[in-house]
Amino acid sequence: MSIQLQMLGTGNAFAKKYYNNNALVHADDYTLMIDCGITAPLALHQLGIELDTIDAILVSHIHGDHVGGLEEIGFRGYFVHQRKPVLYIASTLISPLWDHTLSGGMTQEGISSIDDIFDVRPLEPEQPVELAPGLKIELIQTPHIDGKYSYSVLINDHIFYSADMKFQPQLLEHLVRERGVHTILHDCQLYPPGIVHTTLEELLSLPDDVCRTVKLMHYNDTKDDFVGKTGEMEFIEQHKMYTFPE
Ligand SMILES: O=c1ccn([C@@H]2O[C@@H]3COP(=O)(O)O[C@H]3[C@H]2O)c(=O)[nH]1
Ligand SMILES: [Zn+2]
Ligand SMILES: [Zn+2]
Repeated sequence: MSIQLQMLGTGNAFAKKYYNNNALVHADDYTLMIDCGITAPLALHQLGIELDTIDAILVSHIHGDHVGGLEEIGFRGYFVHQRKPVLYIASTLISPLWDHTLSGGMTQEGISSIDDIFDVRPLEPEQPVELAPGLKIELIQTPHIDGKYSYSVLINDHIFYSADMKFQPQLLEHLVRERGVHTILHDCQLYPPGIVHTTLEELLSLPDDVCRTVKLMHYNDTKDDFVGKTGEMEFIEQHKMYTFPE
């Protein structure tokens, strides 16, 4: 079974030429949205994608470009569709997401918990879960902001979706050489230093067999200045549909 991937956006948190780096992953007739940033509802609208065609949302970490669209999606589910969106999320992120991000705007008569809005499905890292036939995901905790939880996603054992993370060359080598990963979708900060992200320079330093699996996402508005300067790595384009083999 192949996986189709369409990036709602490929921009970094401050990009204005690209929507937030959020993804739609299709397996057979199931669609998972990875992250739902501030611009995600608008990107879905621009692409003519209806909310009821999305079967679940997965949250990698709590930053606006990854969860800033959840209030709108949640309220539309509650007040318009009378349907709770399915939310896959690491158990460590559930309280911070509600207590520090969503409750301010969403708490009111009848709404006092994340469970009033979402059908929350807690996940644990390193524990694979089959969401639907042909779509298995496994959270891998990765470093992003010191003291805050953040997770990358392994899809069907073969596609690694970094979300936001600092450079972890040993992990990337292990995934390609030991776990059989053939595609790495990686955040890419075009300019050093990569304090909380991985830089293009760091990704170019990977061994060839690892580097050639990497596709670049979560990039600055100046991406076009770097086309042709990324070695064997390709930039993922937003809205384009990609098919990755099993
Ligand atoms: O310690 C910090 C925390 C945050 N930031 C910036 O805020 C952004 C939040 O979204 P992001 O994770 O996609 O990217 C982050 C960076 O651009 C930073 O530079 N250093
Ligand atoms: Zn981000
Ligand atoms: Zn982030």
